[in-house]
Order: sequence, then C-alpha cells, then structure tokens
Amino acid sequence: MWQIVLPVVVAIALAVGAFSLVWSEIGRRHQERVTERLDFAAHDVAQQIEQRMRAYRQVLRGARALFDASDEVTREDWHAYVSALSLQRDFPGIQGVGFSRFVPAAELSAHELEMRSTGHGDYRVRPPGERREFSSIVYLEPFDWRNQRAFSFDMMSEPVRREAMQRARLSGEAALTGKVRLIQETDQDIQTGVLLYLPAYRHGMPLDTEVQRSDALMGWVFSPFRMRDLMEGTLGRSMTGLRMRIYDGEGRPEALLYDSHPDDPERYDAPEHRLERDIDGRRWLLVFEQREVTASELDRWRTELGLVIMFGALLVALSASLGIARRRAARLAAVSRSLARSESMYSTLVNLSGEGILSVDVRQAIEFANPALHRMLNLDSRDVVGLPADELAPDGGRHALQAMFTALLAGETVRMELTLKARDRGDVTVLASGVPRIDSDGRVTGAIVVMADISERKADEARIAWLATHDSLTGLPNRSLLADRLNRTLVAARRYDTPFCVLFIDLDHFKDVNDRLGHQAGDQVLIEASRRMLSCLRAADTLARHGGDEFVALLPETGSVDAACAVAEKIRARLGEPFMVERGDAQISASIGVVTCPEQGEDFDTLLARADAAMYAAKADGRNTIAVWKEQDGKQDFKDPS
Ligand SMILES: Nc1nc2c(ncn2[C@@H]2O[C@H](COP(=O)(O)OP(=O)(O)OP(=O)(O)O)[C@@H](O)[C@H]2O)c(=O)[nH]1
Repeated sequence: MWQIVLPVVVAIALAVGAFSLVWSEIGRRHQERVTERLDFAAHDVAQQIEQRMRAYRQVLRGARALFDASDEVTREDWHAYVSALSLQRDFPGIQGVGFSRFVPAAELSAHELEMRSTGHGDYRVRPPGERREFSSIVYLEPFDWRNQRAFSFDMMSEPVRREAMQRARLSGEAALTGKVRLIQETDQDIQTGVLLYLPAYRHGMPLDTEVQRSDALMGWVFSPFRMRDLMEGTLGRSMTGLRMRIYDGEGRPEALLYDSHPDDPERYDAPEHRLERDIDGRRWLLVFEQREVTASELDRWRTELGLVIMFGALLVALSASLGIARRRAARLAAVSRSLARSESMYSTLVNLSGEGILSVDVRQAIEFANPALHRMLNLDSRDVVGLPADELAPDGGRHALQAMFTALLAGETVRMELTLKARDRGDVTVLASGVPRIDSDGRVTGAIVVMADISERKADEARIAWLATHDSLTGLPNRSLLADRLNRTLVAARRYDTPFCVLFIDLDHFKDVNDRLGHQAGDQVLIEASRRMLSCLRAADTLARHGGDEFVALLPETGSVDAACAVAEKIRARLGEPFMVERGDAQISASIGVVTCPEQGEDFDTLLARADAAMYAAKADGRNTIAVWKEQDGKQDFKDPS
C-alpha cells in the first residue's frame, strides 16, 4: 500500500509546495501589475489634470491681457474674448471666465454708482456689510442664468476664496482656492467647486514687491470650476477600472474635492496609489484605487492558476500511476515467482507421483503422461504423446475408456475401474479418477486423469474371494460354494422339473496313507484323487471337497439313479487305481453314497445328509462300494446298485 501512498503523498506535498510558490509568485506579479497600472494611470491622469489647469491658466492670462492692453475693458470686450474661446468645446468643465473688481471700502459707493449707471439699476455688492476691502464679480461669461447668480458677489467675503485671492494678489501668480460651494450652484446636482484666480494690476504700476502688487491690484480674472464637470471634461468617462479621489490637502473626507465613483463601497484592502500635485498654490492629493480586476487580467490570472492546478494534478496523477505500476509490477513478480514455485512443486509432485497421471485434449489425444504412467504401461513418453487415449486400453476395454473420456469432456468428474494394456506385460487394472480441464471462460479444454494401479489388489481380492469358496489344496469348490451351486440347481430343478443326483464320496482308510507315507504324500493323493474324479464328470458337474477325505459331486444333468450310479462307479474305479507319490505307491478305494432329487430330498441339508448316510451304508457294506439312499415305510433303505 505504501508503494502507492508514499509517492502520492510526496507528489501532493510537492504539488502543494509548487502551488503555493507559484500562487505567491502570481500574487506578487499580479500586485506588481496592479501597482504598475495604478502608477501609470495615476501619473497619466495627474499629467492630464496639470495640462488642463495649465490651459485654464492660459485662458485667464489671455483674459488678463485685455487689461494689460487697456485700462478700460468693457463688458462687450469681455464677452467677445470669452466667446472666442469656445469654452464649451475646447475647455469643458470650466464654468466661465470672469472678472472680479477689487473695491476698497472707500470706493464702494462710487463703484456701485458707476455700475448702476451702466445699466444695472439695482446693483449692490453682495453680501452687504462693513468690510475693509470688497470685490465684486462684474463680468462673468457666458452670462447665463447660472453665472448671473454670481454677479456682484464679493468673493472676498468668503474666507476660502479670500485666501486664494489674497495669494494671487500678493504673488502675481494664479491661485487656486480650496473647496468651495459655488454661488452658481442651485439645489440640484450640487458639485464641489474651486476657483482659479489670476490678479490683474493697473496699467503702468510697479509690481516687483508684494506691497507694490497689492497696491496696484485692479481685480481678478477668474474661473469657477465645478469639480465633476472639470474632471469628466478633462479625463472623459473612461476611468472604469480605477477610482480616483482628489483631496485638497490631506485625505480627509471634508477635504474631498472629487470622487470618480462616489457610490463604490469603501474598501480598505484595495491597492491604491497616492500622488501629490501642486496646483496653483494648493496641494492636491490624488488617490487612485484599483476598482476591479479587468477581464483580461482575470483571464490571465485564471489561466495561470489553471496551469498550476493542472500541473499539480498531473504530478499527482503521474506519481499515483507510477506507484500503481510499481506495485503492479511487484505483485506480478511475486505472482510469477509463486507460479514458478508452484509449477516446480507440481511438476515434482507429478513426476514423483506413484500414480499415473494423464492429460488429454478435447480430441481425446494424449498431451502428457507422467513417468509413473510410463512405468505402469511399460511405455516411453515418445510412444504416448499425441496418441488417441483409447489406444491405452486392450481391444476389449476401449469402450470403457472412451466412455470415461466422453463423460469427462462433457464436464463430469469420473471415478471408475479400467483395464489398460501394458506393453509386453498384459493388462493392468487401474482405478481412474478424472476431472475436466476448464478454462477461464468455462470451456472444457481437456481432462486430467489420475490412475492408480490396482492390479495386485484386484488379484488379492480375487484370491481371497476364491479362497472363500474353494479348497486351497485341491482347488475344488468348498462346502460353501457347493451349497450355493446345489441351491441354484434345486431352483432350476423345481422350475424345469429336472431331477438331478448328488454323490457323497469318502476315501477308505485314508488315514493309513498318511500314516504310512506321511501327510504330504497324503496331500498328493488327495490332489490326484480330485483330478481323477473330475475326469469322470461333465463340465456342468461340480466336484467339491466337503472336508478331509470327503468329496461331493453334484450332477445337475444326471436325473436318474442309474446314471448317477454309473458315474459313481466310474469314480470308484478310477480311485481304485494305484497312486504314485514321492515316497511310494498308495492304494485307496472309495465308498460312495447316491441320492436323487427331488425323489430323495428337496433341500441341501437333506440331500447331503442322505447322501452321507448312503455313503456310510456303503462303508458299512465293506467299503469300496456304492449305496443309494432310499426311504421305505419311513425307514432308510440303502440299495447296492450292483
Ligand atoms: N494328508 C492329509 N490327510 C488328511 C487331510 N484331511 C484329512 N486327512 C486325514 O484323513 C484321515 C481321515 O480319516 P478317517 O476318515 O477318520 O478314516 P479313514 O482312515 O479314512 O477310514 P474310513 O473313512 O473309516 O475308511 C485322517 O487321518 C485325517 O488326518 C488332508 O488334507 N491331508
């Protein structure tokens, strides 16, 4: 697990590290760009404002030149001059160009009289009141309704204006006021105002010192400005991404002259740039603020961020897939090692197995046989591979082998005994256990059969079975097998009404043979006697050793007493012939009892008991003779067949 997790964790850490580095770099660059933009825009705007104010100054200088040329400038002269300036078109923002006459208190009445005499019947300098010095707006062009509101207004009566007027008067230079409310303002669309004054001196007066300039003062050429009109006229309405505020002096709210976006919420984290400019004696503070990220800025920012995220994701994905690939490779290596181990183990097991192992394909052709199978069938591998599997069976056993493989290839498991042929060695009985070979798609691709050689076990079983039913010395059926055969014969006799006979044969004085020649010789006599008796019988007859020197012959096809006695006589005669054994000659005889079925008994015990009784009768009759059992008046009667 760590093979995958570790590289991924490292990759994520690297990606996060790279991300934060690039993020901060992007942030820094973004900040730089904003600062650059602000800086550039601020200087650009400040320059435009300065240029525009210079132009206005120039307008005032032009107007003042009228007084330089002549002491008497008429209203018409003034009108002609200002009209020629095309203020609305070339100097947007300027409210007008005016002239305010300086009137010492001593000259106020004369001034008012003079003005009344020029057509302004109710002319009075406003506001009324006692003052040391007065001023009065006598010309203000264009003389429209708004500017007419300022006519005859004493601007010196108002401290902000007075300060600028005084500054202009003493310096001889243009002087700008602080923040004022223009007289021209109505109740609607009120804007902050400033005024620019340029002093006009009486012709020919010395103007070198402040005192001289103060004494020579005739009035002020001036222009009132509404700040928003002035700035929009100067800068247009293009400042969408920037907010500009102009303060007179420090950046206090009450000193605010202009705000390009007054409805914007206050932002304390926004990047801003401050510039101070000296505008005709007033220190203007220009504060520029980034309003919003521009679309292209945002796009670039998003692209850079996207690239960083993509790079990080790629790094993580790459590491994860590398980790997975490494883990897979390791697992594959482990699997192939384990496969190699198990293949070697299974191949060893298969080769060392004492049982034959056979693999066949779907055509029942042999693909593989292990060494044990080769040994079992006395074959070598070249003889086997490719052979049809049924060729391993002897001619008579092919069908069984084919049936087994048909069942296996149909997907069944099989366990059965089979007979195979071993080269130059006869048949081999095997216990075959087979399973079909099935691939991953569930198709049968062949079969594997394990074969245990059970030939010996089968032989042992057969021998045990034989011993259970036969006499080991003579090889004749024993009493148990005799009983079985006699009972079968009884069933057949009843069904087909076919009589049969039983002979009970006992050797005479056999003990003497043993005593004289020894037990082994006695055995040889017993074996030879059996052979001789068998030679007297038909294939359908059974000769069984009943025990010791007693034998029973079952004659199913011999239905009459006479025929049975004839067989008995043949046996008696054959047994009477001398026996040649290792330790000398032996001479024996036999006493034979005869019974017929169903006449003299209808069950095994009765028949055998009566044959035995007849045999004893023969013994009693002097031995080496035959007696037939017969029941008469409830008594046994033995008849000598001779
Ligand atoms: N060698 C040998 N002797 C056996 C075998 N089975 C039984 N005997 C002997 O067979 C003899 C049978 O004896 P008996 O049936 O009593 O008597 P007999 O000597 O045959 O005399 P009678 O039957 O009266 O004619 C015994 O001595 C047994 O020991 C055997 O398998 N081999």
